[in-house]
Amino acid sequence: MGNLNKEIRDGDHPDITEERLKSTFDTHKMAAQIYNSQRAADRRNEITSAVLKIPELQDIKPLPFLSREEKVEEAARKIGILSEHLYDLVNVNDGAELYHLNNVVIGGEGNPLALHGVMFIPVLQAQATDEQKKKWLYRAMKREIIGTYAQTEMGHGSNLRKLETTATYDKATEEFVLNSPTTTSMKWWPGNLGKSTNYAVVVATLIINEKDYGPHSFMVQLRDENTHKPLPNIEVGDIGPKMAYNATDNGFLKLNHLRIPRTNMLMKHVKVEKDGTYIKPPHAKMSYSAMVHVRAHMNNTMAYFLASSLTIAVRYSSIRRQGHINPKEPEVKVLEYQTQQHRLFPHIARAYAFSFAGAETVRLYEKVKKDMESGETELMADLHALTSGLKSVVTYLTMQGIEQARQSCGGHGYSMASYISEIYGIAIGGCTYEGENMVMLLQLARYLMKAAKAVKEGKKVEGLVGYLSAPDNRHSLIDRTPEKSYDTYLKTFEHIARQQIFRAFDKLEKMLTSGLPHSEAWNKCSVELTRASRLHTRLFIAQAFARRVHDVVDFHIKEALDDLLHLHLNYELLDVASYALEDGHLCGEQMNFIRSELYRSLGKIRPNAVSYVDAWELSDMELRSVLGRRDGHVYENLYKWAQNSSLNRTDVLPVFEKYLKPLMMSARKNSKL
Ligand SMILES: CCCCCCCCCCCCCCCC(=O)SCCNC(=O)CCNC(=O)[C@H](O)C(C)(C)COP(=O)(O)OP(=O)(O)OC[C@H]1O[C@@H](n2cnc3c(N)ncnc32)[C@H](O)[C@@H]1OP(=O)(O)O
Ligand SMILES: Cc1cc2nc3c(=O)[nH]c(=O)nc-3n(C[C@H](O)[C@H](O)[C@H](O)COP(=O)(O)OP(=O)(O)OC[C@H]3O[C@@H](n4cnc5c(N)ncnc54)[C@H](O)[C@@H]3O)c2cc1C
Repeated sequence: MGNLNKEIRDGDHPDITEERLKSTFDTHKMAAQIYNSQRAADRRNEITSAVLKIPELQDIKPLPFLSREEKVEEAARKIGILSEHLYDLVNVNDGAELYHLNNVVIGGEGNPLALHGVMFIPVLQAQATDEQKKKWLYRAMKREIIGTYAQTEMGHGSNLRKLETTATYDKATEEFVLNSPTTTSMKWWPGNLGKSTNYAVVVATLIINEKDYGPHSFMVQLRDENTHKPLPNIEVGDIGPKMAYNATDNGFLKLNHLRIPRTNMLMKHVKVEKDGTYIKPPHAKMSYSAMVHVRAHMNNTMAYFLASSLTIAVRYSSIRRQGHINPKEPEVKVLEYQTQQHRLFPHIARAYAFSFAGAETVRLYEKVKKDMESGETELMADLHALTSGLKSVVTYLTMQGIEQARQSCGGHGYSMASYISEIYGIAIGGCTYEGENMVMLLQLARYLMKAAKAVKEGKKVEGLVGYLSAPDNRHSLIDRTPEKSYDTYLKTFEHIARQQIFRAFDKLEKMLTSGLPHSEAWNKCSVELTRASRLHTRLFIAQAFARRVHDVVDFHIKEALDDLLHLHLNYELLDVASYALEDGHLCGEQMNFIRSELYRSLGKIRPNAVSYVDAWELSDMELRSVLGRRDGHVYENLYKWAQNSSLNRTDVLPVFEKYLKPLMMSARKNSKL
């Protein structure tokens, strides 16, 4: 049968092996929960093993030692080699396999095809006519052309309806004239636009006969397919270094009265006829599909980033010994400290929770995508609400968790040898891209306010907001019933979300009744509204976690997930408990119970801590972290890693002769005077 933890190998650091031997569950079976099937978990490992056998796909040196130019070149080099091996390594129609391959070979800092796969192809799939697909999509899938999604401008990202780039229809020539009239109208940020891509789907404000029809998508060729030189009337370049994600050439684009054929507007759902007649899409926001696509997948990406940092932090905490709990005994692993456990374990639970919530979201997304093919749009609002809330809450909590992981590694966490700072930099981009978090919380709030209104009018609401119509207990039943089901917790989360949604609703209504215009009242209520959105979303995450645990059949896996869920519910509830204390739904005694359950949970999780992170099955190659090494041999490798520093190439740097020596000489001379 072998060890339950599948990461055990001879020669590993004994402290980490000791942890793995304590596992109560099979880590590979747990991976099947995380990646949604045993087959998917197997495939990840197969892909990793195959990649390890191809020497050209290994990092030339640790990525933190590369300059920006070297990072861009290294990612492109690997993309080139990957293209040769792609069909042997993965099923190219399986997004999860492609994503894993990317993480192992290239990592999260980006590559020339990042936006091509994440947005360019999806936008063509969703919005191009069959004829347009023949022209661009199939070439894009074969990588004959490389594209991106160019929407955000220097002056506008959140407010799409005010994009300044115009696409004015010229009936006489049956062309659109694309123009960036101001500095602020330049496209600014699109990934890979700077240097890599030769095509882009450009989002511009459609103007026909001087009438503004709002944002629409247009296919634009940016560069010559052979020379890669920008085409006439196009200025394009890189926007410079960023906090992280620097292997990606986020770019700018200025279009100077560029003419493109009418048929370059993506017209699957919306049309502009030759004579300029505009034919509306079945749903006004169908053209936003590429954004919804990314938002729907971001939960899993964030879960992955969070799990990566926690794998590093928990493994390191199991070999790092410092201080004593019992002064008579040797120094303890820092993982023994309750503060360290409290710092890390709730985030492990969140990583699992985000992955389970992510799986449900992707299922809904796939359904809506299929519906849209046939013009059916009924569930689009639900999906938009769900993805808007999740994208915001999950990215924000991921940011918190990664930073805790970094701090939990002490000084070495701050070194790029931990790689946590890079993961952090990449992950927090998610708080901004695909819709700034506050803006997206306010989108969900619109949906919640509509539901609240319906309930107030005596109507029954269903689905994601069904709990607003359901009966509520005045007092939480936590610690008040003999039965220990999670329902009492979930009901308390429901109560908290419901109260806040109606609190925001009542405040808004009061202001509207007092005569304030809707937009002003909305702004004055917006902090309350975002709170409602967060609580609603955190309820959904907890529910998704509970649903998954409920469905698991394997006893040991269920038990281990149950422990994590218990920790999650108690930790999350403490985090938002003030809302329930305010109206007496929870009392001080129940708070004590929740706190003691939380501490009990930490103790229960402790023996499996390393196994919970090992179950993500993140290889050393993809983690790129000295602290997170599978074998636990951190210290000797930290020393080896530092040898890569270019500052160590000589004992004496030229700066000594140039600046430091004169400085010290002159100081010595002065002190002799
Ligand atoms: C395998 C893949 C892995 C992927 C994972 C990897 C990630 C790792 C790489 C990442 C790489 C970085 C990639 C970044 C790429 C960018 O960042 S691309 C640029 C993204 N930009 C944004 O997200 C902009 C955010 N802004 C917006 O989306 C829109 O302006 C807003 C905020 C939704 C507002 O739109 P609007 O047209 O002004 O609409 P608004 O008047 O607010 O609302 C009207 C109605 O439309 C509804 N509505 C709005 N949007 C929608 C919608 N989409 N659907 C349905 N209804 C909608 C509203 O709910 C509202 O409904 P009612 O309340 O009236 O019933
Ligand atoms: C790493 C990265 C990659 C990106 N990749 C791409 C890409 O490939 N293609 C692309 O087109 N774009 C891309 N972007 C751009 C990104 O989508 C936008 O930056 C994002 O949508 C936020 O818009 P903004 O910059 O206009 O923020 P702003 O809207 O200017 O935000 C500034 C502040 O204003 C607040 N605010 C704005 N509007 C409101 C409102 N209505 N109510 C309340 N508060 C408000 C925000 O909450 C925020 O606090 C990328 C960005 C990053 C960081």
